[in-house]
Amino acid sequence: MGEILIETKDIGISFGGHKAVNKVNVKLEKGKLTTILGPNGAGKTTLFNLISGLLEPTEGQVFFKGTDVTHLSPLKRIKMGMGRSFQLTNVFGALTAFENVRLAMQSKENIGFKIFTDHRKYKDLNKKTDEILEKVLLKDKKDFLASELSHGEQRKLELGMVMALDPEILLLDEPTAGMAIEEVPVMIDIMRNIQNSGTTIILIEHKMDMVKALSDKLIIIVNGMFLTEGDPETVSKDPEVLKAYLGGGVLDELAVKG
Ligand SMILES: Nc1ncnc2c1ncn2[C@@H]1O[C@H](COP(=O)(O)OP(=O)(O)OP(=O)(O)O)[C@@H](O)[C@H]1O
Repeated sequence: MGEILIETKDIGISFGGHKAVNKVNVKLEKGKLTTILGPNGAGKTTLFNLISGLLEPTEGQVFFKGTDVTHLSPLKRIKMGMGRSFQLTNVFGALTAFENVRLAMQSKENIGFKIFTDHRKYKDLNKKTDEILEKVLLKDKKDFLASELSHGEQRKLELGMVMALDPEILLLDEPTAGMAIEEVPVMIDIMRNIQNSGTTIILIEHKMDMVKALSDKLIIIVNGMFLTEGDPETVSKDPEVLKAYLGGGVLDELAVKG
C-alpha cells in the first residue's frame, strides 16, 4: 500500500441509541480513487462528516497524513488539504460561475479585499479560476449567474469551488445526485481530469457507471459497520457483500466490468 492520507481508527458516532457509524477502520491511499458503497442509511455520509469534521465522533480517531485531526474544526482540515462537497448544491446564485470559484479560492487564501491592492495576485487568482472552470468544463458558462445554470452545471460548479481550495484529498458526496443520466459521462470526464492532476478522491456514489469507470478500490459499509474492501472486481464477487448488501444485484453490473 502507498502513502496513507486519511486513516480512521475505530471511529464511531451514535444518534440517540443508534450507532450510525460503528468502529470503522479505513485507510485511504494517496493518488487513488476510493468509493464508499452501501445501502441507503448505511452511514456513508455520516462517515464523511466524521472525516471532514462536521461531526465529532463519540469514539475513535481520524488521522490526516499521520496527524490526529479528530478534534480540529472543518476549516482547519480544509486548510490542511481536505476538500469536501455535499449532496446538496451549495453555490451562490447571485454570483457568476467565475465569481463563485474565485470567492472559494480567496476564502482559502484568506486574502479578502487585499487583492485589490496587489494587482499581480489578482491576475494570478483570475488565471487559476479560469483553469479550474476549464477542468470542470464550465469555461463557456463563466459569466453566467450560478442561478442561471442547470442543476448539472451547478454540480460541476460546486466541484470547481472545492477544487479552488486546492485540496490534496477530495471527499465527494454523490456528485451526480439529481443529475440526468445523460450528464453522467461528462461528470466522469471531469473526475478523470481531477484524478489525472494527482488529487486523491473519496467518493460516495450510487450510479454504477461512475463507480465502475473510476474506482481503484471499494469500501463496503453496512449498518454503520465496515464489511469489506478491495478492488471492484474482487469485492463484487464477495459472497458476504452479495448477501449483506446486494440482493438487488447492484454489483452484478460491476462483476461484468471488462
Ligand atoms: N444528525 C443526525 N441525527 C440523527 N440521526 C442521523 C443523523 N445523521 C444521520 N443519521 C442516521 O444515521 C444513519 C446513517 O445515515 P447516513 O446519511 O450517513 O447514511 P448514508 O449511507 O449516507 O445514506 P444515503 O445513501 O441514503 O445517503 C441513518 O439511520 C440516519 O437516519
